[in-house]
Amino acid sequence: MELQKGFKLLLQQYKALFTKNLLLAWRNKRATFLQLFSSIFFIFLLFIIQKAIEARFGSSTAFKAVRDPEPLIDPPIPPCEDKYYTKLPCFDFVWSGSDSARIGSIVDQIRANNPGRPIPSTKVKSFRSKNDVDAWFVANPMKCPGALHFLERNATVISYGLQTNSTPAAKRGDFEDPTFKFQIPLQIAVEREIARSLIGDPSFSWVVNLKEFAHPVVETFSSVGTVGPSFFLAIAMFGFVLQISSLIVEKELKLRQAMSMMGLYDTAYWLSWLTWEGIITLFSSLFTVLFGMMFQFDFFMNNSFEVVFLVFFLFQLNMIGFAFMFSSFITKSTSSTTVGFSVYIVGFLTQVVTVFGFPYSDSFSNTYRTIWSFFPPNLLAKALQLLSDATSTPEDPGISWSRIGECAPNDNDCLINMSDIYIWLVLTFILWVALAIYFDNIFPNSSGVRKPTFYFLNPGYWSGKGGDRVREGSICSCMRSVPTSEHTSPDDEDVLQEENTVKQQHREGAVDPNLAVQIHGLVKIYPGRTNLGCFKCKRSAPYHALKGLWVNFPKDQLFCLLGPNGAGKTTAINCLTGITPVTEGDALIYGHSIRSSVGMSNIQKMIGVCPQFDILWDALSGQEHLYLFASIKGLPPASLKTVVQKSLAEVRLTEAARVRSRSYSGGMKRRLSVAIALIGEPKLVILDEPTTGMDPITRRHVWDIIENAKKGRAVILTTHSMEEADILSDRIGIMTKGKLRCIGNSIRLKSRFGTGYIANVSFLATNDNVTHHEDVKLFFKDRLDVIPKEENKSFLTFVIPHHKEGLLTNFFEELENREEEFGISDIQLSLTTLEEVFLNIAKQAEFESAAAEGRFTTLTLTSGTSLQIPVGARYIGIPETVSTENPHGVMVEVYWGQDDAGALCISGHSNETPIPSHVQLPDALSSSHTSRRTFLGRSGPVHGIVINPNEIDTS
Ligand SMILES: Nc1ncnc2c1ncn2[C@@H]1O[C@H](COP(=O)(O)OP(=O)(O)OP(=O)(O)O)[C@@H](O)[C@H]1O
Repeated sequence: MELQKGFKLLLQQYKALFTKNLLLAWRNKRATFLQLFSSIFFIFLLFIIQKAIEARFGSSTAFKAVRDPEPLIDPPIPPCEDKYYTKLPCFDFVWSGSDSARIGSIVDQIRANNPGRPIPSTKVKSFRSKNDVDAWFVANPMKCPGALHFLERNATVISYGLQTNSTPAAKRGDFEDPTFKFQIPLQIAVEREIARSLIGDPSFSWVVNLKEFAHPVVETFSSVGTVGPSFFLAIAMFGFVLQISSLIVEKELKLRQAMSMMGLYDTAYWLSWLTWEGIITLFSSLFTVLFGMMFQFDFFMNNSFEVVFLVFFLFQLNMIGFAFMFSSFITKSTSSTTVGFSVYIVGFLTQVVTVFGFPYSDSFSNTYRTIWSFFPPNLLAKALQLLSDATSTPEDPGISWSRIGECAPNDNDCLINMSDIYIWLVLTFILWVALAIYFDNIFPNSSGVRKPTFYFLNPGYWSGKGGDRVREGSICSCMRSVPTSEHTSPDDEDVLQEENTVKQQHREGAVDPNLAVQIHGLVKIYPGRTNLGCFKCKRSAPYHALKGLWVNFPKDQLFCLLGPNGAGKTTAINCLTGITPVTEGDALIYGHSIRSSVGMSNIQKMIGVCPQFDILWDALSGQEHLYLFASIKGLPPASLKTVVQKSLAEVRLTEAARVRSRSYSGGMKRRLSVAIALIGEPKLVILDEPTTGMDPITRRHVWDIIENAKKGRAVILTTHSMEEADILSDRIGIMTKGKLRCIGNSIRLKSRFGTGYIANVSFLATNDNVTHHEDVKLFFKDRLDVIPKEENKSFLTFVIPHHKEGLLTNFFEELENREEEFGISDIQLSLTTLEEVFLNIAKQAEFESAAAEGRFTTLTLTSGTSLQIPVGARYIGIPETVSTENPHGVMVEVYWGQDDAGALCISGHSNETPIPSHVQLPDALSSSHTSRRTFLGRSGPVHGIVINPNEIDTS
């Protein structure tokens, strides 16, 4: 099938990813709903705040248009209790100048002639001087609204002064203006009574009417301009947090890596998220403006629709770009809420500062303004301030599209206008997206792999012709050279032969057309992790996961890679699929090198990978997964439906095709992963433990699928099921500790590394309870020197070692002849199992590594004596045991097993036996002096004497 390439493939991947984003958003309805409609909640809150503030200043005319002002006719001095926030008992007014009798009578007249309410003398307090009044005010705050100070200069001149608290106050929706309420009535009263006293006419008419100007609304409170920035920032934070968490989840669950392995273009990935978020942001901003208009805010009604809409759209889009950039710094999706909250708090504080005028005024330098404008919430705060200033009174026309480049009439500094804000928002959005892509490349991905810091300076990156080799470790890891690899010649003849064949082909540059994969000395060393702590750079030791693999995988064959946990199987696979960079060596997959980026992009088109752990979106169904991966792979659109249906049928998921993978059982998920690996007819299929967690019926079914998949392609399989390896593989390689230990087909491995043959002898059922078990046992003991490994009433099982192979033909001929005599119904002879081969190889590797590392353990003898012996040593001579009967001393044979982690441990030891006389004892035994001293003195651990097993076995 011809796969799509170039721009067509990019477009196809983009469409598939866009559909995936749409489906994920549709399935996560609650989050999408919040992203789209959270604005109604916040705008409703703004509406309530606006109404509350308007109600609070409801009695002030400053907040209302007054066209025909009401006159205030001869206002009386009000009782002090009417003053807001008064402490009782209180005084209507206090006065100074009590030394003068004339002043005293003027004050009496003021009290008596107060319009509508004569003031009792108890509500007025007199003092001699101004200073006395001030002292009283200090000692008695909030006890009086005003003070009068009189001075009788001569018979015709009386001066007076007036003191009031001029702070306007509001209480329970009423507004108190002290000038009109206290100052002017007091002033009118005092002037009236002074005039009457001077002209000597107590009934002289003195009426003053007051009237404020007719005016429009002179003061307004805009909830949008003041608290709006933090509310609209909160709306944008929904998108911000959701976007960060979507990107991180795809990284964390290695979904992005799985898509990259299938040949995903990064451009398609970023574009799909950008356009999807762009659409969501567009609708969210549109709803914000519509809801604002619905609540009849002047801000939304008087400014042009397109001007306001563009502010919200560009700001929210900018925050999405900001989220893209932040996602590169975060590795856990659970941190996205914390990051969102932190950004919100910082944004809230900087917005408050912006609303108070920093730094968009002449008193601050341009540098401050430039730095400040990089943080999107600040631009939003400034934009909202400009727009709300432009609609501060209902008469203001607001900002129209044609005036976005102009400054507001009262903006004397005019340092930033709406069009500047739009430009800032667009440019910083581009910057965030560019930085997001850059950081995404240079920070380690989920496999710890990254590009070099200046990868974009390499022309190969732009031309797509290689050169951008990836690196490992964090960007600021302490520099240390990678240790050299430790490659030793293999001990096994088959592995050596394979290695020599591959090396020769490599030397000759021969490309065998029958080979799918040629691995040339693959070495992988994981660099140690770097931790910065306490002014020190701590680095864990590097780990040699692969120590030089040389192996060929022919076409049309299934190669099974076996090995205990941590052997390096997944590492080998990750190197082949490009997930992990190789340290040394190379591999050619159908002639393409995994070390070149061009080679890797070709390889990705021809491989299918079933990773060790299922990499699936919980919210997508099996069918959707297959559509997505088939599109990423580049299958022609016309064939997608048929291929997907066929794949689903192959893995028996047709009925569950539309069910979300969240509801799949473990086995169903594995089957879906296998189907994804096989989609698009890849030439090399890599299956990392594909049948883990499957029941025996499903496993057998998957075996059938794998068996069919072998035709026409190479398959690399890793598994811990020996049965699976035995049934499916054409060749098996067993790895331990990063090295290939043996290679060959199942029969060869069993015959070379198994303990020998297994003979199963079944007996006829008898009525007389006479069995011939003992006769048969005797026969086996006599001829082959073996005893049964297992036995019961109806059969006996013997393990016959390899070295008895020469005796077997005659032995079984004779046994068959005597079948009737022994009551035998059936004799079966088979090789030992692959599991046994595996265990032997794993144990051998443990012996080797223990010897290489020089590890010691304690052997406690039956006598209670403890000896330090090297791990893996078989025969141990016991110090201090030389006697006349045992002139060479005594020894024990140590039996080794493996613990749960596979490490060697002592499982027992033989009885003490004399050391044969021909055994060359090491110097240690002859220097019994040293041993004796330590042994008797118990001053340190006593070391057993290691005896060469060859000397014992040949005896
Ligand atoms: N990113 C890494 N950094 C450091 N060490 C690693 C890393 N990945 C794997 N290793 C180590 O490399 C060794 C080989 O791991 P690998 O996953 O290849 O083993 P495996 O044979 O696939 O094991 P299993 O059967 O358990 O899957 C292990 O000891 C592992 O701890």
